[in-house]
Amino acid sequence: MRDEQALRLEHVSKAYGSVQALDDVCLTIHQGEVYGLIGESGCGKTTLARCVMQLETWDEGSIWIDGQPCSKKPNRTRRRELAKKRAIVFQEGAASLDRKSRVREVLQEPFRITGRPVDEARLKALLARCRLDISLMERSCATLSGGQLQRLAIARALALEPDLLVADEPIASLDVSLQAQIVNVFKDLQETEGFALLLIGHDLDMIRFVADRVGVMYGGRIVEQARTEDLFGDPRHPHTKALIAAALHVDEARRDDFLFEQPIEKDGAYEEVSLEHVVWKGKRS
Ligand SMILES: Nc1ncnc2c1ncn2[C@@H]1O[C@H](COP(=O)(O)OP(=O)(O)OP(=O)(O)O)[C@@H](O)[C@H]1O
Repeated sequence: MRDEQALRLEHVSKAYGSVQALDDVCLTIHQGEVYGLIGESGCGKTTLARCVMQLETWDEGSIWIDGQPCSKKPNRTRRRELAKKRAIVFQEGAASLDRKSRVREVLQEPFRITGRPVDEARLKALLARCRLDISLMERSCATLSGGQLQRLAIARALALEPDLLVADEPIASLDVSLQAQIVNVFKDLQETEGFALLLIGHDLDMIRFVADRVGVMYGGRIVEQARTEDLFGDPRHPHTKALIAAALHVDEARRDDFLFEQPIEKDGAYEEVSLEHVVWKGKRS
């Protein structure tokens, strides 16, 4: 039976030398829920995604996928089992595809890795759902555009009908014209397939459009989380306000509306944070 929690992190910490990339992170994503994770560059979002995918070990705390505990060092059998339950799409999804492969081979790969028989009907349906023409099935990846490759990366991730999809900045590397297309593909697929989605992004418009709940990371911690409409409508934490302010491109006169009603607490001390500290990679001029 499926656990009602697709993903649970309890007090997860991870350091790279003196850098505390994750600091006591607690997070639950329910089945079928879209959880948006936002935060400035370097706050730990990708590290969190990599720990959830067990591409990285963590120092302390526990992670559960679909109610089952994840070991920090899973054996091969366990990796295979978990590969059926969760999948990831990276920012450079296109870069993770072998350009010499045919589209069919890319889509079959997850079946090969997990030892499942290939579901041809699923492959065709996925291509269509990702708005890729069925005629592309026999084409070499080298002949596809960036947007088509990113949609193929999404199709590959969903080939095994995972319960949990982690998408780490899935639109950041694309032209603005393609970003909306890909976001719509995500939203359609999530609504019809019902997988839980951990969606990491700098683009607050995308997160606001797709996510049910949003978490804000700062310095390796989740400093605020709330339902999407509440977080954007009534942000509480100064850092959330700073992020939203940066996204709104507020002018000097309006910055006071958003920032520094209270200083941010970190390591027991209070720290001033200004808009200049917010690195906004997804900014569109
Ligand atoms: N392999 C690594 N070795 C050393 N430090 C690392 C490593 N990976 C990440 N870090 C550091 O850990 C912190 C968190 O990095 P992470 O990539 O998780 O942030 P992020 O929020 O995903 O950033 P971005 O939005 O720029 O992708 C950063 O200070 C980063 O420099």
